[in-house]
Amino acid sequence: MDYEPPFLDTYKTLLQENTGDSKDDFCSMLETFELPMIDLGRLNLEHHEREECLKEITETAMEWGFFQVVSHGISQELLEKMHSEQMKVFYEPFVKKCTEAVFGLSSKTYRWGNPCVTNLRQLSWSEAFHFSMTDISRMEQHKNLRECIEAYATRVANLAQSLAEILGQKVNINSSYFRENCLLKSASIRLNRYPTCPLSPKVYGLVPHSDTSFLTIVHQDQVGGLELVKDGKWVAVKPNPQALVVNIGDLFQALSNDVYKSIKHRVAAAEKVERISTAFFYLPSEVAMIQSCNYREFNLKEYIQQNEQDVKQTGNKVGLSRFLV
Ligand SMILES: O=C(O)CCC(=O)C(=O)O
Ligand SMILES: [Fe+2]
Repeated sequence: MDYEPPFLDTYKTLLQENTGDSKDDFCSMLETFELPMIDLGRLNLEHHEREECLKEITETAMEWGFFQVVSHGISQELLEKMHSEQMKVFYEPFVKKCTEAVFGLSSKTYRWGNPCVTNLRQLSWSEAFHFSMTDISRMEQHKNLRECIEAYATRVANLAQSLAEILGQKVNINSSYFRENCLLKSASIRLNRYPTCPLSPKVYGLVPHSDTSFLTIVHQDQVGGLELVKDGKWVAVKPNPQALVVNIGDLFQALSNDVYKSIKHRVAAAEKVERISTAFFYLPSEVAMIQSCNYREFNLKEYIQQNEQDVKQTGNKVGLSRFLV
């Protein structure tokens, strides 16, 4: 298994120090929910059906910050192809994944575990490739992966735009805002792999976080592990590989003046079977302004810089509260 990152060796001391330390709200034994499911096929039906669907989208986004969709326009074949291309790249030898030469891109593209953790709660038992769509267009190797990501991202971006326009309309954001500011090249995509973890209830697959995006669209396999905060409590999401999971990100929370909320979520470490997911981040250009009453005007570039600085200084992303007026 030369593809597996050396989690046990690297985090040995941390793991030994924390043995038997089972935290109260840690990942095991949560209530499992089926996320509200929205059939987007109804958007193409006659007036009444369409109106009902629009209402469901906005109301569910307001109540949950998360929902799942079917009839989303991305074929099962493409979803499966994406999954298999993703496996191929994760099954490359670990040393190869770690070197820049894999994609000829920045060394930041590949992440595994966390570079600086002082306790188990900060550790993500997962590996990921994070590409901006601009990176993808410069990727010279891995032609199949590149073509697959481009086909997938193009379709998911269209879906994200339609959803953003629907959600935006409810909060008086003109649909031209998204069309002008969220071009495909501003988006990014993260391929996630959660290797099996012998200490699964004590370690996260992905630590709790909110997404920076306007919207995030995730495809997950059948394994499960995604968890989110609902009414102040962590709940587990029942996986549905036919559906795509949509969630509101920080930027939409700001743009909508907190009508839609960017909900904290995390992934439980995989206990017996590895898990794969693909996250598409619908983002504006770095300089597009986010204007609202509750937050001072800012753009993505400032937001990322502030978050990076906060993570360095405090260990955590402080997020939107930094920008409250
Ligand atoms: O793997 C998942 O289901 C979620 C991934 C996620 O939250 C992310 O990549 O930001
Ligand atoms: Fe996320």
